[in-house]
Amino acid sequence: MTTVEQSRTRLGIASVCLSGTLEDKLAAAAAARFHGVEIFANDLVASSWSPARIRQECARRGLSIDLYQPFRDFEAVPPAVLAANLRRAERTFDVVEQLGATTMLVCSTVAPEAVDDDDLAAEQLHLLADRAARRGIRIAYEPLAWGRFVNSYAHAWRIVRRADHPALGLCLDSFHVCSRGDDPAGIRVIPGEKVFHLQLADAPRLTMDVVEWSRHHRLFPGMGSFDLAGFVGHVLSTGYAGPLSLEVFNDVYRQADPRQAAIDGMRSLLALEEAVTDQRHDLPPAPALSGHAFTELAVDEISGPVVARALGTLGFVHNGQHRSKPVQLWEQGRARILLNFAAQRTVPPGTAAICALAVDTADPTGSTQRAERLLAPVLPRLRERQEAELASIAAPDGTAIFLVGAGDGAESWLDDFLPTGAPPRADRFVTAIDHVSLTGSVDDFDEAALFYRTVLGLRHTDTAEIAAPFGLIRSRTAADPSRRVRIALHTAPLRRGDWAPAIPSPQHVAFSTDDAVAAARAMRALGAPVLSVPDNYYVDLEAREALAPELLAALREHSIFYDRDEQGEYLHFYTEILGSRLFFAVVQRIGDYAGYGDPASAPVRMAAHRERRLLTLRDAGADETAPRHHYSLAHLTALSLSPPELVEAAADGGYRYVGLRLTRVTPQEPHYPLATDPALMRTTKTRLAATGVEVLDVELARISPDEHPRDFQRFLEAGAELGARHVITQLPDPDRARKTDRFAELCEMARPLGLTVDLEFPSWTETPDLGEAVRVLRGADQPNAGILVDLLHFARSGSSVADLRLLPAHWFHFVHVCDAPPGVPPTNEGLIHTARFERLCPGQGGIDVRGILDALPPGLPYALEIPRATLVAQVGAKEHARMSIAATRDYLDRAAAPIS
Ligand SMILES: O=C(O)c1ccc(O)c(O)c1
Ligand SMILES: [Mg+2]
Repeated sequence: MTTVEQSRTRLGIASVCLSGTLEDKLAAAAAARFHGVEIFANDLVASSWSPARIRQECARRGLSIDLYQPFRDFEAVPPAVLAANLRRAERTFDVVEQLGATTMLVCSTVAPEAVDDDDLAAEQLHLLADRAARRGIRIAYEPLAWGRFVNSYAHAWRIVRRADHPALGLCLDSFHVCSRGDDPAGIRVIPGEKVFHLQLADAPRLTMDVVEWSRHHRLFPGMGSFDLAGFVGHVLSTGYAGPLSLEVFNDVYRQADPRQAAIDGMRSLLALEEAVTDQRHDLPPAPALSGHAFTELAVDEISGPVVARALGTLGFVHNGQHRSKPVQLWEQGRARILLNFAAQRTVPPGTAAICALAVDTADPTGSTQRAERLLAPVLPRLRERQEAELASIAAPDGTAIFLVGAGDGAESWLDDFLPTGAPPRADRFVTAIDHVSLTGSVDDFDEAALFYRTVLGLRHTDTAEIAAPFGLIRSRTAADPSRRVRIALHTAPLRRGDWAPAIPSPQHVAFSTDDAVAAARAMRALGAPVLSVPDNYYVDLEAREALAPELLAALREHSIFYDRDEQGEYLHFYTEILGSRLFFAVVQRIGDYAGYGDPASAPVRMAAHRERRLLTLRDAGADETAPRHHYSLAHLTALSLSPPELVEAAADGGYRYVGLRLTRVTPQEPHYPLATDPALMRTTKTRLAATGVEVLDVELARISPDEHPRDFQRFLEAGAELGARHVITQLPDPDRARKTDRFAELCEMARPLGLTVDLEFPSWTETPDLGEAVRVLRGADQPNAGILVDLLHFARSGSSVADLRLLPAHWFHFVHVCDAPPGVPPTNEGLIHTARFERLCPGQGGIDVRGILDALPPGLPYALEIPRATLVAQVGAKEHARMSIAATRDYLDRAAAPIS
């Protein structure tokens, strides 16, 4: 075994490929079973280990040090500079010697003092090699693609040949050769023993400065556009027997977990070696795949029924129930979906997510062994006696990949499902799973593609970029050679905060059909939640494609997207989002169309999904009878929550709106200065956008004799920026003329911002009841003036329900709803204490809640303002917000008839 191992190609990795300190990098390289490393000078300089210690640490981990690099700007310089460069070289040799390394890399010069003189370069490199040889060190001369005079391997080879020193050879780096478009076949004339080192990096084809390209965008072999297999084939043909060493400068890997990056590097090298040589390091070949056996979704009690209903409308039948687990099998043609109500990976409440992909393989054992050799975690088998044994491995994002035998006894896993006896459908619209589409973080993007390419033997496309409504999306697809297993991967590479993508990390399963139009028609008849596509799309499509009028009409009628290329045509439509991130697609491939739709149509789909999703969120909590009233969570109900938290609590509780307190009303309370804190404003808006909750009102413009409306300008603007519709004001001022003028002025300021100003009348203030509020409104005579009835203040002030009925309906925009213990506290302190800390939910106290609400215009939003200090101390503010809406709905909606 050892002798075989020794005769094999050595696999190495440069420390620059990996994130962390040298300690982290060496541990990661060893864990990924590399044989050797290149030590980058910067990593050594920053390390607390001496070179001798580094040597020990490498040896301890079984790593050889194959190269120390880079030594820069040495050759073709005037004599004075040469002396300094030789001094520098001797000090570097000291380090190389202590490291126990035998090869040092010298990059072709970029120095301004260097001259264009090959003879001089050769002479000085000879001198350097001579000094190196005395220390047992070899010099590997590397032509950088941006070298000042020497930038091609052919030129570097001419100089090395001219220098003619046994300790001087070449370092060939695939990036420098391929980025220039040089023909690597010329490498074949170089004797193998003069190639001292081989560095491998791939890269996407980019039009940019080559230094930037090299230092930020290199990729592991197979992940970019270069023909690395061809390149390595040429190098090996020279007789080169040194290591294949990865040198990948990449911004994502520079910040990613080095353990995972090293595994990626190893996977890519093994796959490269497989492509080039018959030495495979025990890597079994990738068995043929013949299709998606099933896709498994993790669901819960909320999302499961939603997904099940949607599958039914797409023509699927719930054919089987697992013997021992809460897993449903849904089938149509060869398309199979498992709904797992107790998946290993649980999902956030109410969401559904793809937790496993199963592929049919010609050799499950071979597939598993290959996965193991490629360092993919093999998952423990979870099965009961007599259940089928399915091998599975974990993809980088944790998705389980089941490897299902497609040969004899295939589909024995189906025996684990007991028939439900559901009647089969006479008609069938979909035939199989066409592809599965996943979204991940940018750190996982290359890793995931590499995983599917190497472990499953899929081939992937180049990366495509699309300008989506919420930022750049990068996509790559992978398919087996027969194109029966297809996986699409997406990422939002620049996403930092979470501005607005209401659908984080969307996923979908696409089903194939032979007739998209007929399928859409039949599915809609079954009630399928097909995503509507805006008409603008079809106008644009017609302009671009000049489609037959009947086809265009059918596409438009059924919200079907269309694409065509030289190979064929593609028709595809989508469901709405089912449980926060998942949807289904139905696709028809005509001819040999191999793509996934016009990339320009993806933003259209995303915008439509977002619009639908926000509508769904806003109707959250609505049952079949439709909400009789929309609810708002007033800040005072949960004043310990910051605005973003309040929005979250409102979304979770099923409120449509929040009311935000922007000013400090009492000295003790927490203050959330939205008007003056841009960061708080931004995160609040982000949560609003992501949840679909809207701001109903902002408070509080309290204008006492020594306060003036102009002090509230920024407050009003902040309210408008948050999308609020109303501003709450109170007027604790005994001078009626003055407060009326000031109220009018506030209305005038608010009007251009689209805000109404709603006067609230706490019974302990100088505007203490409905009658006084009415006098102010009449006096001010403003079109955007309103009265805010707070049930507590209304009841405590002894205002009259009969009077309320007589007032103009357009004065009322929303209501503060609560209840309170019976009896009016005798003092102002008592009144204020109840108002701020101890209210009750409707029906729990002594206020005629229904009577007052019935006197108001129909359909007003109910803003729950139910501060309860002691209860919040026990259950927390979020839970109190949830309990409040549940109790109020229960009390108010029970008896009342739905509003039409
Ligand atoms: O970007 C550079 O400077 C650099 C340094 C060393 C290398 O081996 C290389 O390929 C590039
Ligand atoms: Mg290099």
